[in-house]
Amino acid sequence: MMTEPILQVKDLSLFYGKKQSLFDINMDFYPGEITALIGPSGSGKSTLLRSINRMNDLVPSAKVTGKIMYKDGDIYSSKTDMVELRKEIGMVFQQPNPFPFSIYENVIYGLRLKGVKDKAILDEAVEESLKAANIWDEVKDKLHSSALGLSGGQQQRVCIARVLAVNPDILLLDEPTSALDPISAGKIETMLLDLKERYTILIVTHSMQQASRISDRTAFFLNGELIEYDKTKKIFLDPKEQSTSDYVTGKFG
Ligand SMILES: Nc1ncnc2c1ncn2[C@@H]1O[C@H](COP(=O)(O)OP(=O)(O)OP(=O)(O)O)[C@@H](O)[C@H]1O
Repeated sequence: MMTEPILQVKDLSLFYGKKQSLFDINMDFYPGEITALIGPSGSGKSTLLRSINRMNDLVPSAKVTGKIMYKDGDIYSSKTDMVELRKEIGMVFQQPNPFPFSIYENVIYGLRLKGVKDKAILDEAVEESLKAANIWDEVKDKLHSSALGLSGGQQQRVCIARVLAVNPDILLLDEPTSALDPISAGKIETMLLDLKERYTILIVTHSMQQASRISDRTAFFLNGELIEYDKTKKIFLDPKEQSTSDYVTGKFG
């Protein structure tokens, strides 16, 4: 049986003022898979990612045409509950952005916003989310210390735990390891591979090694167009387009 896509981008174009940054993108994303978005700087990868949880709404000049179907509805419909959407579609950025609170308070931030007060529920969410983010053992004895005292790699995993604590369906990761050392990056890659059964994961990366190590599908973008989107093996070993081949083999970037 074919798996149904969880998210469908249909004829999506995006303009920042007069400048068009995405051209008629069509893509399906599947549950239980990691999709890597690759392409040179300025090709539109982050713009697409930020369209999926409507982060671009924060840019006054941004205008979107087309649809993003999720759970039988268009994310761009006026009926979309933005708080709910951003809970179901969580986002992690390049620079870790913990709040200046304890590790514990960072992880339960979203649950507090939802009004959860029961300490047993909060304690359990903290332990589960930090375990899922592959950082529990490193922080379990200092949950009430400031998250700002952690290393960059640890902060990033706490930020991922913060997203996981509200139980999203989809994780959007915008170059989550590019500011980290290779060991920290490796821990995040291991974590993503462990998480993918339960989530749909989209990751923007400049690392071809990372895309080929962890993703099931890869999408190659150039100048705001989706040039090729296929199983990762196909993109790296036998791409259809010459520009894909040139990019993945490092001829330009
Ligand atoms: N807030 C914005 N206002 C105006 N133009 C923008 C804005 N954000 C992005 N752009 C433009 O949209 C195009 C696509 O940018 P985007 O950041 O999506 O590319 P990218 O592939 O993610 O690049 P990088 O790998 O450098 O992050 C670029 O030309 C960029 O200058």
